[in-house]
Amino acid sequence: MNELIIRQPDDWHVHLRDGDMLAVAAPFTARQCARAIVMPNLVPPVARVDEALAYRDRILAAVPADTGFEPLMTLYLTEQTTVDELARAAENPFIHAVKLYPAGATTNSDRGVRDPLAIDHLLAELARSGLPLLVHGEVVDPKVDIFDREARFIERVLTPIRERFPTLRIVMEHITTEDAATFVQAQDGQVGATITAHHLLYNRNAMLVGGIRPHYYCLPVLKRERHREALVAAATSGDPRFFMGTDSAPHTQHAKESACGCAGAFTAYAALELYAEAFDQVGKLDRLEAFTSVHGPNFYRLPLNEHRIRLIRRAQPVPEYYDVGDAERLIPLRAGEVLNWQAIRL
Ligand SMILES: NC(=O)N[C@@H](CC(=O)O)C(=O)O
Ligand SMILES: [Zn+2]
Ligand SMILES: [Zn+2]
Repeated sequence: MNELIIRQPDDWHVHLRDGDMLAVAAPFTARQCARAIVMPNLVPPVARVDEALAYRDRILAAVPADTGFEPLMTLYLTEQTTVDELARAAENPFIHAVKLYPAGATTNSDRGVRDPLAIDHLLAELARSGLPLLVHGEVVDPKVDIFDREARFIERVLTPIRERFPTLRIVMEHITTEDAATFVQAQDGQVGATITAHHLLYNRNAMLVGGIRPHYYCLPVLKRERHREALVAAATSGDPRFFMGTDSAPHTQHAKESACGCAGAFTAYAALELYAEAFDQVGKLDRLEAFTSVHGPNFYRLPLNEHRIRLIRRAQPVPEYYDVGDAERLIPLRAGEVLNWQAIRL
């Protein structure tokens, strides 16, 4: 297959940032995606409804108006979050989910929750309202190896939360292991999961063989090949619990190429091209549209998009960088290499 036309996708997990970076990153997402679940891990975090609405306005001002792009806002759960605020969020048409970051688990998570098993009053409110809980699913216990943090989170945190709140709707974000794929497959329709393009395309060798490659460093960290294969099998299976979420997470070149580099890969410039490549590698392009454009809206109870995108098998070079403001650069994943597909909005 050298060409296909699919419904326009949505990105169910993206970091658009703020300020100069927002101006660079948001138009890429808006060009390909009709909607996106926008992560709230700004500094300070987007923790209240009024903050989310103000951020939404900044996003709309940063994207070309003719894209019709719709940012779907989320709130960052902190230890100060109140039940009342979550009830207000559930009633607000612009807020679509609440994000749980275990404190210290990832970029800008220090205002997150230290003990996710100690916020039952908040989870009970989400279960009541039906507002989905999105989770960064890694434990932060220093004794747990970084490659095992997702698997331990499922046992120690997610399983007890599921038992306590069986009607709570949960999205396990950016899953990276066979353990997570198997867990999600065993749940009912209350649980979904996003999978990034980079976790479908790469294992940890891409980050560590022949030199340390900081642009492949993200959290949860890339795993061994067995896990990548399990993610590809889940994404291409047609199972409605799995959907597209790029976790495109732009940082400046300085922040990435450093003695202590930030976690996050910038993929939004070619999200669909990268997913198409991953599905094509296993001969499953016929399953791409369901994953990118159908399962997510169904989980979030939103209508399917009506615009279409044409994907053509055509080599295109990836820029070395994008300018951010006057003095900084953003290095895309695969900078200076080639994409095998091209996406054109119809
Ligand atoms: N995925 C990442 O490696 N980084 C994300 C945070 C996150 O999604 O965990 C970021 O905000 O940079
Ligand atoms: Zn995360
Ligand atoms: Zn993320």
